[in-house]
Amino acid sequence: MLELGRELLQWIDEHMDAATREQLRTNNVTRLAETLDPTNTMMRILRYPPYDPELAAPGATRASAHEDINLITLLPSGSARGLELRDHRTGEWREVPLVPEALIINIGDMLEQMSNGEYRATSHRVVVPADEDVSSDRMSIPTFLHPFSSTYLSPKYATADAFLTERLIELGVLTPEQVAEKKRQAVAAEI
Ligand SMILES: O=C(O)CCC(=O)C(=O)O
Ligand SMILES: [Fe+2]
Repeated sequence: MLELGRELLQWIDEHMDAATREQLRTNNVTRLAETLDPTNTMMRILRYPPYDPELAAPGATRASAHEDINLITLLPSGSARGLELRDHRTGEWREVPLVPEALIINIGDMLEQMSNGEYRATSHRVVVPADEDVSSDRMSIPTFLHPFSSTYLSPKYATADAFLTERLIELGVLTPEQVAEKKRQAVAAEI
């Protein structure tokens, strides 16, 4: 997955808007693929449990609408239908066809930042399709490719870490107090 991720990032790099690439170069990003950090990158094994048919109806949400907070996500087809993407031109939700052994590539927020909006982050969600039984489960195994924490993203975000921290506070995963405490500890460790 890492090798494939590197190749895709290299491809994106080669086809990126020239001015954006230049901006990345002047901020020490010589190649997009070189920003890929294997220790920050994670593969997740997800199981969406069956719903109780008394409590949920077809159409029920399994993962609400979001964008991934990373460069790109490599998402092999799940074990069942249900993944949907939002068409950013019309706002419409579209089902991703379930093709066995296919690989879906989602663009994440960090690539949107690094490409100056040329690559838009993919809004996606997981539902129980309207014509399917809620009492079956669903598995999927995404790999989230992340850059090194110190990677420059954009004029607004000097580092990937600054961007991630802001998103995690927004999501309520971290409090501003926890972030301040982490910074204090990092400074103390340097002394
Ligand atoms: O289960 C899926 O197909 C998508 C999972 C997902 O979007 C995520 O974990 O961020
Ligand atoms: Fe996602």
